[in-house]
Amino acid sequence: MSTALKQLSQNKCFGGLVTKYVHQSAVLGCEMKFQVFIPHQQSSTTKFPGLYFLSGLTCTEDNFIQKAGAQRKAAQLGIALIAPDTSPRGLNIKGEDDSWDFGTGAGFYVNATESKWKNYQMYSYVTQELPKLVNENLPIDPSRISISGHSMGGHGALICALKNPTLYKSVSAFAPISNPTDCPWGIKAFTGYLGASNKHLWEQYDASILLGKYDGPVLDVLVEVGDKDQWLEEQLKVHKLTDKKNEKVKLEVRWQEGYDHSYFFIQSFVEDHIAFHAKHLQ
Ligand SMILES: N[C@@H](CCC(=O)N[C@@H](CSC=O)C(=O)NCC(=O)O)C(=O)O
Repeated sequence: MSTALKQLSQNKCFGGLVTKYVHQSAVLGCEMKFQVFIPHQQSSTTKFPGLYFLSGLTCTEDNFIQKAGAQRKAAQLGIALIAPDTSPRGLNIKGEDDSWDFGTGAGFYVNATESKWKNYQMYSYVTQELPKLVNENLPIDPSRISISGHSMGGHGALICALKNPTLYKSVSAFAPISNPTDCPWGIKAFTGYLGASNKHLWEQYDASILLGKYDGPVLDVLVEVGDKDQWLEEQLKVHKLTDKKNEKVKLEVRWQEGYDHSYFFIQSFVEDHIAFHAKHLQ
């Protein structure tokens, strides 16, 4: 392992290892932490397929790895998990900690163009800088990568896959923000990071718009939503995905009766998502 990565903690889990790392991000201009689960390695040359998981508003690198319960199935199916943080931190930008849905913990997986937020380059971080670092230092096969996420991170996972047709083998999302150009969370974030008037750029980060235009190899997309999700109508607008028809996108939306937006919902279905990605990664 290069000196670029510093290990902060390590715990054995289902025969494998959960490790938290910190590194200096050139793209974001600050230190960033991420969590990785590596299943039990039979030999030092074994490389695992990797599933990136992008978390939602207010989350850090810890929420998914500590609360989703994904490691048991990942260990069983031999899949590595990589969970990044959700924004740059500690940059001392005026107002960065003023609200929970913008700034710290709310990077929205876009590359900001507004000068005040120029360090907020989470799209480049999760699609380029972090995978390069992971591939160079950890036993992960760069040719077998998939992506998933929750809420803001569900939006992130969908746009990363739809904008990079050959990078990921499959994509899934829990309760994704599906049409950020037309919901309060998305409008606030895109106005702040991309500028109020730059609607053409906003569209390049909107999953429902990208889904309609996607023209890469056939992409399998699994979306999980609870019908008691408190953010469903105002923020998520999942129907905007199903409204779009594109023969290149095989979209399955599973509606789950009685489930809300929480990690209890994610826990309940995360094993199905790991199995879905395993099918595409083997
Ligand atoms: N602080 C907010 C609630 C924030 C919240 O619900 N965050 C979700 C993601 S929402 C969309 O991106 C989350 O994953 N929280 C972390 C967790 O561990 O549950 C409020 O007060 O309403």
